[in-house]
Amino acid sequence: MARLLVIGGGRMGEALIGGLVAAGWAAAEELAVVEVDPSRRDELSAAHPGLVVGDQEVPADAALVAVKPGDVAAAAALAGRAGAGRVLSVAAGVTTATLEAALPPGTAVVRAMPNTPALVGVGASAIAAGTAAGPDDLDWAAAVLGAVGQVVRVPEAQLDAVTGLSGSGPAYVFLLAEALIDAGVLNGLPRPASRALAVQTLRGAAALLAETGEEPATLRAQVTSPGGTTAAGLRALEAAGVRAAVLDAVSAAAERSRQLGG
Ligand SMILES: NC(=O)C1=CN([C@@H]2O[C@H](COP(=O)(O)OP(=O)(O)OC[C@H]3O[C@@H](n4cnc5c(N)ncnc54)[C@H](OP(=O)(O)O)[C@@H]3O)[C@@H](O)[C@H]2O)C=CC1
Ligand SMILES: O=C(O)[C@@H]1CCC=N1
Repeated sequence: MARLLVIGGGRMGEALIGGLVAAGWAAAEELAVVEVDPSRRDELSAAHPGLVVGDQEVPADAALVAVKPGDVAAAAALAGRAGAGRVLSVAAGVTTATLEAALPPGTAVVRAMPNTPALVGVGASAIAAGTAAGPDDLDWAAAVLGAVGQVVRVPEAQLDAVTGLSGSGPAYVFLLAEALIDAGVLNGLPRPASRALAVQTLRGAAALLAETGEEPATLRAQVTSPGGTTAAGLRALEAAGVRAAVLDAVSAAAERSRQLGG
C-alpha cells in the first residue's frame, strides 16, 4: 500500500511529486501517482524513473488531490476507492466542506494552497483542516508540504487570499522577470547576460528580505542614492501605478478563488 497517492500529475502535481522525490519519497510503498492523461503519464515516468504512475487508483493510506477544481469530485471518488483515510487537496477555492461531502464519512480532509517552487524545495504553502481532521492530520499535511518548502497554518477563510498572494504569486514574479530581461535587452545588453543579471537580482533581493528580516521599504531606501538612478527608476514605476496593479492582481486572484469554490 502506498503511503501517498497523488491524484493528478499536472503542473502542480508534478511540482509536488518532483519535490517529494528529491526529498527521498521515491519508493513504490511511499508514493504513487494516478493521472488520466496518457501523455502526462509518459512524461512523469520519463522524468522520475521508478515512480509508480498509473491510470487508476491503488490502495493508499492518504491521497493528495491535485486536479483542476472541476475534476475534484471525480478525484474524491477515486480517493475513496483507494481507501485513503486522509485527503490533502490543493485545488484552488474548493472548500473542505465540499471535499468532505464527496468523500466517505470521517475522512480527514486538509485543504492546502502550495505553489510551484515546491519543485525545487522552495515552496510556500498554507493549510487548513476540515471538520474530521485533528492535530495529527494537520501535522501530517505540514510534513508532506514541509518536505518541499515552508508551511503556514491559517483559518480556512484565509486560503483564498493565500491563493491570490503565494499560490498565483510565482506567475507575477515571472512576469516581472520577463520585463526585466526585455528591459536589459532594450538598453543594449545581450539576452543571456540580461537573463543572468535579472535572475540573480531577484534571487539576491529575496535572500536579503529573508535573511535580514528588514522591511522592504528599508532595503529599498538602501538602494536609492540621493538624486541617483534608482530614484529615477522608482518614479517611473510609481507613475505607472505598479503598487495599485499588485493590489488589484492579488485581489482579483483571491476573488477568482472564491468563485471557483462557489
Ligand atoms: N499550477 C499551480 O501553480 C497551482 C495549482 N494549484 C491547484 O492544483 C490543481 C491542479 O492544477 P494544475 O496542476 O495547474 O492543473 P493541470 O491541468 O496541469 O493538472 C491536472 C492533471 O490532472 C489530470 N486529471 C484530471 N482528472 C483526473 C482524475 N480524475 N484522476 C487523475 N488525474 C486527473 C488532468 O488531466 P486532463 O488535463 O486530461 O484533465 C491533468 O493532467 C488545481 O486545482 C489548481 O487550483 C494550486 C496551487 C498552485
Ligand atoms: O491559476 C490557478 O488557478 C492556480 C491556483 C493558484 C495558482 N495556479
